[in-house]
Amino acid sequence: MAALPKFNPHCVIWFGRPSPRERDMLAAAGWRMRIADPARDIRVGMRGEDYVIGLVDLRGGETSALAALERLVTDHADLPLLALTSEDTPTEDAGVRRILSACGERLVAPLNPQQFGQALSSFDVDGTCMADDSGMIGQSAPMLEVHGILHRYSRVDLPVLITGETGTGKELAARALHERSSRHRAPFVAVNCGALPPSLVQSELFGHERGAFTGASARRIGLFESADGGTLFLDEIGDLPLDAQTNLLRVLQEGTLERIGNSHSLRIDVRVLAATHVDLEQAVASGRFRQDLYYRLDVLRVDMPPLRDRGDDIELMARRFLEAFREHHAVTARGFNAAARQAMRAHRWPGNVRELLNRVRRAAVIAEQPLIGPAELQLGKDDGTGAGLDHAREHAEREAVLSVLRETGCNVSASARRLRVSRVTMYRLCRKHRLSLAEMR
Ligand SMILES: Nc1ncnc2c1ncn2[C@@H]1O[C@H](COP(=O)(O)OP(=O)(O)OP(=O)(O)O)[C@@H](O)[C@H]1O
Repeated sequence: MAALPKFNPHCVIWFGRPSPRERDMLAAAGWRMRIADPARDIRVGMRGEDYVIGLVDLRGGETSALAALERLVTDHADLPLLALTSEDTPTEDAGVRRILSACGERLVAPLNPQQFGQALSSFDVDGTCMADDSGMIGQSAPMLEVHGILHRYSRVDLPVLITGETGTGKELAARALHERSSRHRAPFVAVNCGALPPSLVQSELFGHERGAFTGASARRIGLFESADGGTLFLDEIGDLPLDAQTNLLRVLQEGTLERIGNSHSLRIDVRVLAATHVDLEQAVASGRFRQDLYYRLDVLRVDMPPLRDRGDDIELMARRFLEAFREHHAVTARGFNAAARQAMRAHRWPGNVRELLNRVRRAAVIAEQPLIGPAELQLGKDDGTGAGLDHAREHAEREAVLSVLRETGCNVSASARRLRVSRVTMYRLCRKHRLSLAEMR
C-alpha cells in the first residue's frame, strides 16, 4: 500500500454503498469510514483536526441518486472528492460529467488496494488533487476518458499503441500504464527510435556480443534485456528501420531475442508500449512499416487528445506548472490575469502540453507583476480581445479548410473550387495550418 497522507485521524465519507471488501481495504489502510446516503445525509466536513475525503460512488447510476450527488458536490465545493465509477456508470450524462469534473480523481471499480491508497494520498493538504504518480494532470471529459482507458489497459499485459500529436503526453501515458500495472516494481525503459542512429538500432535494442562488429569491444546488454520483467516504451516507432522491425516482431511473437553475434535465443518478458505521431497505416501503405508488426502493436490503442480540446484543463495545468516552477525559483508571478486565461483558451496549442509548459515557465521568469498577462505568455495583445478574435478567425479558417479537404477526400482542385480560392492558395493554406495532405489521404 502506498504511503498514506500525514493527516490524522483521516476519514472517508462514502456516498453510496461500499462492498465488504472495500470496507476491509480502507480499514487495512488505516482509514476510518462513514457511509452516507447522499439523498439524506449530506452534512459533512472537517471535525476538529480530522482529514476528510468524500468518495462519490457513481456505480449503478440511478437518476435520483445522481441528482442528490450533484447537489452534494455543488454544496461541498471545499470537500476533497474522489469519484468511483463502474462500467455501467453513464459517463456521457451531463450530470455525471459535472460530478466527475468536480472530483479531483476518478477510480474505476473493481478497486485495487494499491491504486486506492495512491488516490487517497494524492490529495494535498488543501484537499486539492494534484496528479497521479505519473504526473498526469487533467479532469476534462477527454482526459477522464484517457484515465479510464489507461486504468483498463494497465490490468492486461498486451502491447498498447499510443497515438497523438506531439507534446500531448504520450510518454507520460506510457509511464502511467507501467506504474499502474503489476510490473511497476520492474524497470520502465523509454527509447526514442527516431533518435537512434540507424546503424546502432539493432545493437541498442537487442544487445551485442564482444567482437560482433567493428567497434564492439565488449558485450552489451540491449534495452529489451534491461527492461526484463518490466515495460519497454518505443517512442516514434514509425522511425524504426525495417530490419529492426523484423526482430521486434519476433520478440512480440515468440518472446525471445538474440544478441547480435550470438545465435542463442534468450527468453524475455517485456511489455511493449509504442507511440507515434505519424499515421502508421499510411506508413504501412507506403511500405515503410511492416503490416504484421502494425497489427501486433495496435492491439490496444490510446489516442491522446490535443490540448485545445481539453477545455478547463489548460488553465488547471498552467496553474500547476506555475506552482511547480515557483517551488524552485524565486519569481514574482503567482497567477494569470483574465486576459491571459482568455488567450490560453483561444490559442490552438500546436505543441500541446509541452508548449504550455514552456510558455508558462518563460512567462514566470519575465513577468514583473504578480499576475501573468498574454504578453508574457507571448499570446497576443494584453487586452485579450484582439488575441481572442485573431485566434477565432484562424480557428474558423483552419476548420473550413479541414472540413472541405475531408469532404473531397483531399482533392486539392475540388477543395479549391468549393472554397473559391486558387489551387496555389489551397496549398498555402494547408502549409499555414500544418495540414499534411499526404498524411490525411
Ligand atoms: N496531462 C499532463 N499533465 C502534466 N504534464 C504533462 C501532461 N501531458 C504532458 N505533460 C508534460 O508535457 C511534456 C511533453 O509530454 P510527453 O513527452 O509525454 O509528450 P509526447 O506526446 O510523448 O511528445 P512527443 O510526441 O514529442 O514525443 C512533458 O514535460 C510532460 O511531463
